[in-house]
Amino acid sequence: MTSRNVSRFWEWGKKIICVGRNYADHAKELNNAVPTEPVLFLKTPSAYLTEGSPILIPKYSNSVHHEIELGVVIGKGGTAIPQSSAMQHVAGYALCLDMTARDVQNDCKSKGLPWTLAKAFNTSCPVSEFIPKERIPDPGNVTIWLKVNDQMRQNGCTSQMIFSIPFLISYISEIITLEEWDLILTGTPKGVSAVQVHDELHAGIDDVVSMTFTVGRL
Ligand SMILES: O=C(O)/C=C/C(=O)CC(=O)C(=O)O
Ligand SMILES: [Mg+2]
Repeated sequence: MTSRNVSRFWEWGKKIICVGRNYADHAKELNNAVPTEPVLFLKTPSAYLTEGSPILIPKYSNSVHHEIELGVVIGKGGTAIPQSSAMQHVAGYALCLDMTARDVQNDCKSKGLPWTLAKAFNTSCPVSEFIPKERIPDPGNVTIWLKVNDQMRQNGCTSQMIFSIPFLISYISEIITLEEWDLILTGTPKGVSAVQVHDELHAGIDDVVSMTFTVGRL
């Protein structure tokens, strides 16, 4: 790692690489087949949002969904990283929201168009504080949860992931060179639903970290 402060990884943010349909229960709730290879898409660094600022629903959407996800922060870059050494490339983790304009995504899917408008809008990637890797010794077995206005909406264990974190790092780095400060969103468990203006989203990873965001509109 360079001497820049990893705890503010979003300030140096490079790519945000997202994995979709990585939990069978979520793939099924949206009537998608369970994938046999990871589904990848990207967000840009302008999607980053930290606590204290609101998630902004874009003007062109009437149905933005929450997707709670474990984020993996890359500490050491690489290309074609073997699974066996993949975890050595991890600096730590962050709890993340993959905010998704579901109505726009459905429209893109029906037209065979890319998901950029649905997934990569400004504020579409709220993140928690940085979590050093030592604080999550087994990232493949933690609970991620999300409440909207105090009601539990998502509560899943990362053990339900179809593709593990070492597999994803290896798979992605074969296609896209990973750099330090890149962030990988590892997919969401079931329970996604639309948010409304003034909603409060409160989320956590076990007792490791929690975060709160409110919702506004552009
Ligand atoms: O295929 C769909 O209808 C939706 C897929 C997603 O939004 C995938 C994810 O972002 C995810 O599973 O986390
Ligand atoms: Mg997602």
